[in-house]
Amino acid sequence: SGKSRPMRILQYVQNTAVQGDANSVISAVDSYCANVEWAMNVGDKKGEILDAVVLDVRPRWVLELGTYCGYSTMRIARLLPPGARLITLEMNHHYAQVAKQILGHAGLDSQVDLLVGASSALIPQLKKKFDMDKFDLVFIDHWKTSYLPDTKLLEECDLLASGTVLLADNVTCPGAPEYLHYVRNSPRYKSLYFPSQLEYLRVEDGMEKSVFLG
Ligand SMILES: O=C(NC/C=C/[C@H]1O[C@@H](n2cnc3c(NCCO)ncnc32)[C@H](O)[C@@H]1O)c1cc(-c2ccc(F)cc2)cc(O)c1O
Ligand SMILES: [Mg+2]
Repeated sequence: SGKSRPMRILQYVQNTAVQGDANSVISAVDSYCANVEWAMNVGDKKGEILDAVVLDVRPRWVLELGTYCGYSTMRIARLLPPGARLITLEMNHHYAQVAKQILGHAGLDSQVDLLVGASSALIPQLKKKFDMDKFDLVFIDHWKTSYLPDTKLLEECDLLASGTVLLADNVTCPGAPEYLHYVRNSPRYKSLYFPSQLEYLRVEDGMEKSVFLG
């Protein structure tokens, strides 16, 4: 039942996770996707790397590119210090609607602003819309061919400060070769690879952490 995979994930969360308990919602998504049907969430293994980066950065302003079902949105939001904000961009209305309901079930919607639209159109509006200046952390997990153009757009919009951390999912599988070449060769980034595994599978993947040097 459930017309789409995100809808089936939402139904499973609503039927099994504890309302208001973000960790139980995260575990429910992971058990559904590990045992019933695979989905492109960052997952529990790479999710631990994401958690560690969020705790290390203690960000006031976070941007996520590609919400999908809101799994990584929850992982980030549950670890934010009070007063911090997570802005997540999702171009697919149906996915955004599902993510809103999953975030609501987890009780995390107060820390999160989910915007529906393409990152290329929304990124230039963020400073004015949120009266903010720079992001402290950007989690990149949308179309892999969009990683590089959107990183350049963030630079052009003056949304990166010296010390801003970019964390990119899937730099090995499916891969983001142009992005990797850019952050690993540009003098404006200090980049480091975190090896891991593709969500719910025994396949190599990893995340790239790149610090903008200004
Ligand atoms: O393709 C993957 N992710 C894409 C995410 C897309 C989500 O982000 C949204 N989105 C895309 N571009 C934009 C955009 N801007 C861009 C256009 O302006 N602006 C806003 N939202 C955007 C989509 O609507 C989706 O919600 C992936 C694949 C595998 C995979 C690995 C192995 C396999 F065999 C198969 C698959 C594993 C992973 O972890 C993966 O993340
Ligand atoms: Mg991914």
